[in-house]
Amino acid sequence: MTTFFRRLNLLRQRSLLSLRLLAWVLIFSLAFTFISSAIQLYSDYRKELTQITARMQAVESSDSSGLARSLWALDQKLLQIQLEGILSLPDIVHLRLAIEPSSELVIGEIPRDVATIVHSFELVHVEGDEFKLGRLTITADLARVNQDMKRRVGIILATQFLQTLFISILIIWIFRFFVTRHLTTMADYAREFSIHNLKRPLTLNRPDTPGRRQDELGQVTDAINQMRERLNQDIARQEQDALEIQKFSQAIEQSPSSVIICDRQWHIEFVNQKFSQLTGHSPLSIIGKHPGSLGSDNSDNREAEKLWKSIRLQVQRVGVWQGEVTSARRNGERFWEQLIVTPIKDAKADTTGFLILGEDISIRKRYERQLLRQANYDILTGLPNRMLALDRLKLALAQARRESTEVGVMFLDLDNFKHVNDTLGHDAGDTLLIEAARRISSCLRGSSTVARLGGDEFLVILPGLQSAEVSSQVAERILKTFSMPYQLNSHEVYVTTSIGIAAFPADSDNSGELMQHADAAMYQAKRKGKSDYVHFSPEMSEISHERLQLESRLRRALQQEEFELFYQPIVNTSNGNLLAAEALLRWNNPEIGQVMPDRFIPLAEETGLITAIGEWVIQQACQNAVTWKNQLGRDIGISVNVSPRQFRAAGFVTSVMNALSTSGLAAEFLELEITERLILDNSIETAQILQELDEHGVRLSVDDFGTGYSALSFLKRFPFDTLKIDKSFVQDVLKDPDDAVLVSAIINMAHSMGLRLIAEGVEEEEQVQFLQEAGCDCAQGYFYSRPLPAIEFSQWLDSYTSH
Ligand SMILES: Nc1nc2c(ncn2[C@@H]2O[C@@H]3COP(=O)(O)O[C@H]4[C@@H](O)[C@H](n5cnc6c(=O)[nH]c(N)nc65)O[C@@H]4COP(=O)(O)O[C@H]3[C@H]2O)c(=O)[nH]1
Repeated sequence: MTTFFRRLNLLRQRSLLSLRLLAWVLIFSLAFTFISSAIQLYSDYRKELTQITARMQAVESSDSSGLARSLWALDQKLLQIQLEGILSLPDIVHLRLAIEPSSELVIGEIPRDVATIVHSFELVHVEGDEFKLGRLTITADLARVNQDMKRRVGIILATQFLQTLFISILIIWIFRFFVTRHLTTMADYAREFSIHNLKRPLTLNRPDTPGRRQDELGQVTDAINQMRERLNQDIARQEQDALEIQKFSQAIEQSPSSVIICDRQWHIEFVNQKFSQLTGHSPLSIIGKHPGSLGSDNSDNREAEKLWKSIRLQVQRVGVWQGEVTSARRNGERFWEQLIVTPIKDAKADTTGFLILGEDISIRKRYERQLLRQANYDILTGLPNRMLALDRLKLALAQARRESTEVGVMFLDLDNFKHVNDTLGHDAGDTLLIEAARRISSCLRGSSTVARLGGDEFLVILPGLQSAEVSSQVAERILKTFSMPYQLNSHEVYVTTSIGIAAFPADSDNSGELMQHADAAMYQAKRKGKSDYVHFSPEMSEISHERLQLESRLRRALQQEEFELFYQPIVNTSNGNLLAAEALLRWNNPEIGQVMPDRFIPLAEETGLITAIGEWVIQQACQNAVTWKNQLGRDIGISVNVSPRQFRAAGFVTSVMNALSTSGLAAEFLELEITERLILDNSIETAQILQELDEHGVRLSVDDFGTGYSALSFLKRFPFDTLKIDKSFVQDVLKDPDDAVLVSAIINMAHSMGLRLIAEGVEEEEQVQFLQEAGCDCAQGYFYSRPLPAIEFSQWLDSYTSH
């Protein structure tokens, strides 16, 4: 029962429209029926009344003359009959005959509470004259008419009600079948409609015909489905937009640049992670603040205000502001930042906010400052470099011209710097340069400038001098400070300097020329025997010019194939058998003739040309070794000198390996001669290169042993195969007993370390005998052969091996 009522209630709720409709249809139908029935009934009623009235008028016209005659004749009986005849007419219930002069005859009864119609007329007898005999009043009652009317009303009401009810139910059923049930479906669909079931379209439970598609329900269904489609599209677009927004927001969040987004009033709305990392400000603590107020204390508030005012103006006018500013972190630390400020515009190009992108450029700024410093100052000594020195010299000259004073320009070069650098290593070389710079500076007064021009060259500018004498005094003071020993790597080393002096205006009024002159004078000082100073004189230009010429010729020498290798044999001391040959470089210049290595190798080292030249030497030597192998029918080793700069140049090991593979010479027949000085720098880099060469099977020898500071035990750390005793010891072994003892000791110790020994500069047979007795393995020197060009060496090989 409960279920039934629930269902009924549901039905009532769901059929609310139908019920209301039914009620309204009923009300309207009934009202209409009633009104139309009432009109009809009223019209019938009027018709009935008219009929009654007509009947009474018919009585008047048909019976009035008969009644008048009966009255004239005083025929009461007939009168009675006539009246009863009238009374028998339908609806006539009462007759009243008033007879002249005062009698009355009444027939019938007037019913109470019933509506009546009364009709009366005169009874006149005409016989010549008119005699008025009486008046008949006829009363008809409306009871029958009313009764009839009531019955008809009942019938009409009943039939109309039933008819209306039936039609209403029919209409409602039709309405429900064709409309409301579909509306219910739509309502259910709309109720269940959500973004999760947007895929299901609305379908009505009716045949899908073109006609139906165009009716109102079809149009509403279509509209709902279109709406669903649009929603689907909007949601898809929204999802896409959301994805993109997410992507953009992630990109901003993870951007390597700091990002600030401000509203139109420049109040911070958003900052990304990078900003927080960079400044230490948490997003919450700065939202709503002005970007210019972050981290600026009272002192720089005004500055920040000024800056942000100009940023605002420029962004308004130009649309972007870009610049480098110093910003402050939360802890007050300042840093350099590159800012780009742009407005954020909406689709209508109205500014909705501002975007501030920042990048920490502190490192770049530091680097720029460093570059600026490097551009003007020497990093090692902190002294002005060549560029700044030249500027200062020009200023000093300008000042001297104005004040008619003199300027002294001094060129200084450390006499044995290269040797110290090679023997004690770069670190010691650097310490020496720093100390030398300090010593030179200590000899000068405030207005003077000391600059490092590069390497071990220094320039001193003495402005505002009254006489050239002052330059000499300063030079003497400098030489004196250089007479003190330097403490380098626990070695006490004496390093002197050579000074060249040029003066303005006596020697030149041009800064470049003055420097050249001072340079030339310095070379002269070196020639004089070092640790001295020399004033420039015009003939010195020549010498300096020559050096420059030599350098420019050397630069072209390799390309013009002016180099040639000479070879000197290395033989077994005990049996005189040929073991190897040492390649010695010669430079045959068409203008200046043959140049010996001692003259051009240092220059090639200085200029860096040694790398390319040395590479050529190794290639050439390897190729010749292969030629001799073919000539002799057995392998012959080849020794090649390697200078320190060449050895340390990038790719040296590769170039050696290339020379071997190109020529086809086995690595064990190539021996690289490295000066003892090179390994004394004790650098990891040198050790690594030696190790690599050894791993490739290349033999390594220490050249000129005894000229450096190394102890034999020091060599243990390196993979050397051979030790070459310098010719200065060998040449004196017969004359100087100390040298003889030293050479014997070197031989013994080297043997105990597993090293092979070669004595250089052997010129006499006695020396050979000494070396044989001392147990020296090999010897090399004029005694066997002078260094020979390749062809002659080949001939020498033939003659030497045949006897
Ligand atoms: N007094 C005397 N001298 C003798 C005797 N036997 C050989 N010599 C000379 O002693 C030098 C030996 O070469 P070094 O000590 O490696 O000394 C070489 C070497 O350090 C360097 N050098 C030569 N060729 C090259 C090269 O291709 N590369 C490099 N980096 N340096 C080279 O130039 C230096 C001088 O070479 P050179 O003038 O050819 O001089 C050679 C040679 O001619 C002798 O019995 N008595």
